[in-house]
Amino acid sequence: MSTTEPGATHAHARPTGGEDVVLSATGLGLRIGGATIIDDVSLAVPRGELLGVIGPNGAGKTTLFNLLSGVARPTAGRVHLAGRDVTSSSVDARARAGLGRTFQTSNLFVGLTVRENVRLAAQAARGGAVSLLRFPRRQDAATVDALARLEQVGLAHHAETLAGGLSHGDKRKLEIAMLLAAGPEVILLDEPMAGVGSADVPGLVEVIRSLQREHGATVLLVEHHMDVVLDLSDRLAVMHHGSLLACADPETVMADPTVQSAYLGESA
Ligand SMILES: Nc1ncnc2c1ncn2[C@@H]1O[C@H](COP(=O)(O)OP(=O)(O)OP(=O)(O)O)[C@@H](O)[C@H]1O
Repeated sequence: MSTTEPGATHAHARPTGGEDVVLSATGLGLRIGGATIIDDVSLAVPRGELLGVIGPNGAGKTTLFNLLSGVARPTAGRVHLAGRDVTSSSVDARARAGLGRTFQTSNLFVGLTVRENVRLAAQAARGGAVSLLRFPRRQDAATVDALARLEQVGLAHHAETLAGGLSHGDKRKLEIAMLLAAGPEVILLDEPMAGVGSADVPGLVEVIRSLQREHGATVLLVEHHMDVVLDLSDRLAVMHHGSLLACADPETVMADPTVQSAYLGESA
């Protein structure tokens, strides 16, 4: 879905009328010790969209994810998720409301198998006790769920491999499988390609695409690999010095001289 909006290349980007917005930021701001980290960002993400979030180092992309996911609280503005104001909600409450997030750094139990990692995530998502079973029953609900998630990301053949032994690309797929165990509607991916070898990139791109195309998830993707972002994104949001500089379809954004000088000029 491409939502070209005439004149929408500058901040306060909204989708065209009538779309079902699942996640929005309104006038979002973060000031820390007199410094403005995020400045008046307004963004509306329609259900099912894959939105690429780009910008030079230090532009505020991860901080924006922190504000959307509840890791940090804004000093101005509101966040709405599926029609609810979640500005004051915890990370866990937002996760229960359907928001999932990966981080730039890996969060895996490297000494456990791939299956055990996802099984623990599935147990945690069910809100019950989290326990490790050496030989869980095959029909155990969390195990069934874990194996389904591994199928979904193409890692079923590695179910009994120790997570620490996976390639970077497969570790990222495992993190996505763990995220999926909670059944999120909206998924924030923070630099999923970081550290991933070039041979693993196409497989990971397909997993990310399938989150949107096959599973109907809404995906926000922070990524420095421009070819990956351009390949995957319906729209691009460009952050610069904590502000939203542009938000439109990739072609419009890439042709925007302001973006070219602010973003591409700095990152070249
Ligand atoms: N808690 C904080 N206290 C002070 N400054 C902060 C804090 N969090 C972020 N910043 C600053 O805010 C700016 C934005 O950082 P952020 O990590 O969000 O950028 P980014 O676009 O994700 O960068 P990168 O692409 O390098 O990951 C940076 O200058 C960073 O140093």
